[in-house]
Amino acid sequence: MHEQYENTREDLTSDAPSTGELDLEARQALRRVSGLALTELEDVTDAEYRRLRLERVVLVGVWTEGTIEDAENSLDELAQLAETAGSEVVDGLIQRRSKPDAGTFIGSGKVKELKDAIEALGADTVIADGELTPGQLIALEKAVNVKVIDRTALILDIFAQHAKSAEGKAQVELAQLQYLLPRLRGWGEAMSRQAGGRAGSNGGVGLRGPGETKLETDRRRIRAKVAKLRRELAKLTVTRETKRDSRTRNRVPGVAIAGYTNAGKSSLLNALTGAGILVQDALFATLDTSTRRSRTSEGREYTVTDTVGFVRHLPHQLVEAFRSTLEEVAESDLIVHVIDGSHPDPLGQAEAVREVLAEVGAEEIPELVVVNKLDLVDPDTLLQLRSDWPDAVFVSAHTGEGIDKLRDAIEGALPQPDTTLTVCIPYVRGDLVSRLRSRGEVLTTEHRGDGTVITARVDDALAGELRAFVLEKD
Ligand SMILES: Nc1nc2c(ncn2[C@@H]2O[C@H](COP(=O)(O)OP(=O)(O)OP(=O)(O)O)[C@@H](O)[C@H]2O)c(=O)[nH]1
Ligand SMILES: [Mg+2]
Repeated sequence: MHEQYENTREDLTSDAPSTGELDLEARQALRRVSGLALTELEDVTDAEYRRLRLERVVLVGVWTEGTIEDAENSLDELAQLAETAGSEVVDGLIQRRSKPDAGTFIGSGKVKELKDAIEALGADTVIADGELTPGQLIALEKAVNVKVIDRTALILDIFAQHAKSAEGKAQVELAQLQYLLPRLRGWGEAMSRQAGGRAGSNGGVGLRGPGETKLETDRRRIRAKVAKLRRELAKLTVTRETKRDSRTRNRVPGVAIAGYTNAGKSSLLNALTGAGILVQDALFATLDTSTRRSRTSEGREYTVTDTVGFVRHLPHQLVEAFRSTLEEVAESDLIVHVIDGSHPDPLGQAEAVREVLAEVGAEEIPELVVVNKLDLVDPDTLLQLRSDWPDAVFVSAHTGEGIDKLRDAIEGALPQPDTTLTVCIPYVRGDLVSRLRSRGEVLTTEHRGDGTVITARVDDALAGELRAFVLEKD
């Protein structure tokens, strides 16, 4: 397992072959087959059943605050999420209410409208824009007589389809099981009605309560599985921390690319470093972080890490499960916050990103705002964006516009080596000379009889390593 983790998570060679295309093909072939790995929970067929049939869906949202545009943006995003999960969206309804209905999420009039739409369009699933209580899910399901899932379940489903590394898969599975646990009963009931009594089928005839025994068994198995996943993840976290420690020891500054999903984070990493990361017009194309090395114009090394995208109402189970991945962001020296300039609500997206950053303890890290997709932005919008983010760098990962400026801005924002010293390094220590070149900023070099005399700017750690060879220090 560790080997797989090593290969997929951290490919630090910048000239690694591009696996993007393969990824895409493999992913599409697996579409709607991969996902919730319940191999050890074969009896939880309800969850499997539910997951595999999300074909023709009707979306439904409750508009409680903000403008109608906000409500529409949210439903548009839900439609994109549904399509990313492989569904066909056939209709979308929004209801204006002061708060969601406690019983069925939407009010009874809207339920009727929804039912009519489902029948007229031959839909088989409703996706509600929010996180519904288990009770609301069951009640709405009963009222409209097709499966009802919520935004949280949908996002979990996408993550399950996209997870590739051992760690990513374990993280998603943990989040899914935690979501599933309080909802088991409801699903069992709904499925027994829809699937002709599957859920209760292993209860003894007339003796045990319908599905009750099975429900208890399922719960126990899920809890055991959750505990097992936690242990596995803890091990993987140790592996990651060991790696991170070795990177910290080498004091290579780290840049994390963060931002809303589909903002163009992977495209930017590719544009900056020539990496072949998968880029897709889909939400959550990237779930595994990948790190590439780069160099400043002075030859100093730094790493750039692409990260999982954020979304409004990112399920808290996922934030929790992905905490160790997200903590990589919190340990970086600089966050490049990518914003999609062509999106109707970039400010709202940026706010959602900052919320997640704060949740993982990354709010203190210096942030460089980058507005991407400049090629799609009209002049009026550009003016607005420039006034919203006066300090941002404006780029297009597609045309390459602004990428050089971005590289300069990143270099400028990296922690600077602040000690200037002159050392004489004996010729047998070629290793120290190359270290100086990659981690410090070499100002002058001179060859003498007893070694190479170098004047350079270095950080404290490197200054410490060179202590024995110092001729002069300011
Ligand atoms: N027109 C235009 N499209 C862009 C630009 N940058 C990225 N895109 C497109 O935006 C979509 C998302 O790009 P990605 O790089 O996959 O975005 P991401 O932020 O990594 O997305 P996730 O990993 O899914 O969160 C793709 O269809 C890209 O081709 C740009 O500068 N201009
Ligand atoms: Mg990506």
